[in-house]
Amino acid sequence: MAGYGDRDNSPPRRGRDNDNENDELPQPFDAKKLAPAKKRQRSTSPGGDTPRLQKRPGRRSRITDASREQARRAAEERERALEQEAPAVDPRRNIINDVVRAHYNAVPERGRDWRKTDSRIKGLRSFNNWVKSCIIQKFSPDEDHTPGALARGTHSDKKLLVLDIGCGKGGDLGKWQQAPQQVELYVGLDPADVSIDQARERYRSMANRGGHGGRGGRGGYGRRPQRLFDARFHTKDCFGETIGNIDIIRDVGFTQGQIAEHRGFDVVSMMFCMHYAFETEQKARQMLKNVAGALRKGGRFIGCIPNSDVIGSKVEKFNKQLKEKIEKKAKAEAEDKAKSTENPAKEEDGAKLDQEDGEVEEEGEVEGEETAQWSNDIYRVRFPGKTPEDGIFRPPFGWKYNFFLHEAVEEVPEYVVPWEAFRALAEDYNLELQYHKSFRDVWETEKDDRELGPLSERMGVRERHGGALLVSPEEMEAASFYVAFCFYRV
Ligand SMILES: C[S@@+](CC[C@H](N)C(=O)[O-])C[C@H]1O[C@@H](n2cnc3c(N)ncnc32)[C@H](O)[C@@H]1O
Repeated sequence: MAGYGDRDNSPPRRGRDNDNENDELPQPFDAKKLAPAKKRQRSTSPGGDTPRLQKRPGRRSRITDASREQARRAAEERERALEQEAPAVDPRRNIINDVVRAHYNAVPERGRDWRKTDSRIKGLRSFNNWVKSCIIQKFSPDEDHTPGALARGTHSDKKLLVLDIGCGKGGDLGKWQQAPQQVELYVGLDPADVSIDQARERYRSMANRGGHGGRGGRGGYGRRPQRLFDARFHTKDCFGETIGNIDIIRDVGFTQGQIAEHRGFDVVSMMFCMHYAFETEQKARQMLKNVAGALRKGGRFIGCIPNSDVIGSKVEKFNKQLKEKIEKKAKAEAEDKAKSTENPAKEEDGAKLDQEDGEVEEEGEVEGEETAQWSNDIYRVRFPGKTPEDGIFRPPFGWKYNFFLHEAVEEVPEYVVPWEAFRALAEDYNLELQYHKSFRDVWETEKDDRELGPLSERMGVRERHGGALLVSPEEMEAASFYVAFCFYRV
């Protein structure tokens, strides 16, 4: 059984003699000892004693109790209607899932050294990792977390329960070990079984090194990594089905629709993976049901997805150019026709010439076969079908494109996540938007932060002492394809 208590899924066990607070080996998570969710208080900065400026939705939340209940009922009704509309098993959906799973299973794990030195997109890798760290650093701590409590040895701080949906090969394990508030339990879910095995292995080797991550004791964050948390990994499609039947998720607390004051996870993270859910409304709703069901009230839903504003404006530009091209061609053809009516003999000669060259266009050939695409040296986006002329994706589901990223993603089908539609849908599941920024803007606003700025240097995003950016313009263009977000479960 792959669930809570499953030996194979559990961290290395501590011996009785080792059982002291300073030991950095993971403590097995015990759901029975879970404290109920605490009331929210003012938040503080992860790095110092100054209060965090970010205001989190609490009593100020735009979503009132009445509208929350109304949204829940509306969501339930819509889910029921969708269930009746859709066939019980959609074979097409499973084919897409298989393609995505097979792709991620096949991506080789080349190791940290290769990623940091030989990779042609090492600047982009570092930059993406830095943005993910920023989001984890900014939004993972509870509002009443006291920075430095652990360092001061008070240990009074509550520890975090983290759910990483689409965890892949466990690339964020080290980032969670460096979170400002210590993590007690990390649960990683992903449908790619090979990736899950690699994530488990990565965790094991962290534990075997005494919980020190891969950076020889001190993390890239400049401080000593915290004690390694307990971690569980499961192979799971989190968009096509409920995650409420996984033992560890149930043990932490999962609600099916109704709002309950359960313990739940403090953070659900979905890095670079939510766009696979926007294939259908049913999947997008199932994904949000899983996120909201797993989160406690006041919990945070963090992640990053492709930027629909960028996609929309590229698509609009492409369609405008295509329209101009078609109009220009139609005009030229009309002019030719007019000329040939004036002088029929000339046209016959011309047609003959074209036929000899094999260049005569078939009658009825449509120019509009061209579809939207753009690229640079390291990434490419290609829509296989027609796209909206104004770049606004309606209805908001099923807008498939193929994404290619040098060394990382080979033409995998992804789906546009139209931002406003997603934000509105999230409200149906009591998830209120707190933060939404393009990766470029995250850089602009955080690069001089007293913790995140130096972190960018240690992570290889820029040279030391505020030096040059180590991300090429092509890599920055590819990074700008993404936005980071944070929602609060209200
Ligand atoms: C680009 S990788 C990101 C991995 C990891 N979050 C990271 O940031 O390194 C996208 C991940 O989404 C996962 N994924 C795709 N469909 C999924 C689904 N239905 N449920 C959960 N994860 C899914 C893939 O298997 C893959 O591991």
